Amino acid sequence: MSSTIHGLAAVTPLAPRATLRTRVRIPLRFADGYSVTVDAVTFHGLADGQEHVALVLGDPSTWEVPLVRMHSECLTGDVFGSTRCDCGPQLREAVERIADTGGVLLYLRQEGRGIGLYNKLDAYALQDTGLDTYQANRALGFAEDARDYTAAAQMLSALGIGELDLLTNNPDKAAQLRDLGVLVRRTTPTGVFATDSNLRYLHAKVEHTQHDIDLAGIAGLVG
Ligand SMILES: Nc1nc2c(ncn2[C@@H]2O[C@H](COP(=O)(O)OP(=O)(O)OP(=O)(O)O)[C@@H](O)[C@H]2O)c(=O)[nH]1
Ligand SMILES: [Zn+2]
Repeated sequence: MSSTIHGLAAVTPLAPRATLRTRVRIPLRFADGYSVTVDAVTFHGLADGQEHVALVLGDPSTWEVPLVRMHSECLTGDVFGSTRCDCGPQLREAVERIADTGGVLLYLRQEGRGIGLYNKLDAYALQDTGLDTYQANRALGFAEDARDYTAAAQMLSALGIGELDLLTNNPDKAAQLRDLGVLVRRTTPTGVFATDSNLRYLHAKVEHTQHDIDLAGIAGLVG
């Protein structure tokens, strides 16, 4: 396999070097019928040893600046359709938006903002007693957000992507990528996917971590 799939000289972010392992074509069909074919890419040498995967959408030779989403794994939202969070609709939206413009979705195995599935479910139980999502993490002895994007920077570098537009509402993602030497030209927010079940969670993200989510006028919805 060539050293990049983007056709550009690999950039050198401030992270150890990773290399491409396998690239394989996968046709996707979502529950609402939307279909698209992606190239799934795996890597050697990711810093945290996790099996992160990149989904390349479109033809890299035609991109100017690719649209990139770093999507943190959420089994409950991405797979089971939980409405306690906004992850499932964000994932679905991201795939289509990136397919429209060309770019990459990094599916990062950072379940529960990096604390893992069981701990996330413990945190949900605490939230059911009144804590918010960040207080619950702290009550369990974890950081409010345990995610580190070094492996993501390594993946981008291995793909030959040194400059990108980032699809996120989370300012920490852009800040961490920039600190790792990746040129984030601009961030663009995801849609707002509010339900009765996730409204408190979304408000906590806006108030506590300055997520760019426009909740004005959303008082309560049927989830
Ligand atoms: N610990 C914990 N993790 C959660 C909770 N709800 C969702 N998550 C995890 O949070 C991650 C998604 O983070 P979000 O905060 O929704 O999104 P973000 O990455 O900060 O920002 P965006 O790019 O704007 O979506 C996934 O790994 C989810 O499993 C929760 O209540 N507690
Ligand atoms: Zn989720």
